[in-house]
Amino acid sequence: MKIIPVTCAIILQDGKVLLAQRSESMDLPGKWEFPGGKLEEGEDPESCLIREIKEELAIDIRVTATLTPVEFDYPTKTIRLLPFVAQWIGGEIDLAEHAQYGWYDQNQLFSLDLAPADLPILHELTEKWINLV
Ligand SMILES: Nc1nc2c([nH]c(=O)n2[C@H]2C[C@H](O)[C@@H](COP(=O)(O)OP(=O)(O)OP(=O)(O)O)O2)c(=O)[nH]1
Repeated sequence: MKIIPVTCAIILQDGKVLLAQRSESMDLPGKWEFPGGKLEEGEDPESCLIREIKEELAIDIRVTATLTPVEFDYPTKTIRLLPFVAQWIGGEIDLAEHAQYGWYDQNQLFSLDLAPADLPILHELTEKWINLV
């Protein structure tokens, strides 16, 4: 099966990370995730992420680090999730697709109902939290 590359943004600010909840009209409705989206043909991952965050949250970000990609098999597809740590550099958050978003500290993260592909990213993020936040 084809592996679908998906970028996602770990946006950090004031010791917290932004997570967004997928809406009923999206895949994995109700699941929380790091916002982002699928790579388009010929697009590099960082440009994809900047585009997706602008489309979905209406803000500008700057990438500051990368974390380890995660491959995950869903029943109907396999994705390769490419995580980037990022800074919010401009604009105001205005959700285009997600149901809601929030800022969470290290202790609150694991209480969310996350997309399962994001769990390894969450573990890596909490391990490296002190250095990244
Ligand atoms: N954006 C994002 N998608 C994730 C995460 N974790 C996870 O399993 N996914 C899944 C959900 C979707 O099946 C797929 C990404 O699709 P998407 O719907 O966000 O991408 P897109 O905006 O380009 O979608 P579309 O053009 O097909 O509507 O990856 C995550 O942290 N962020």
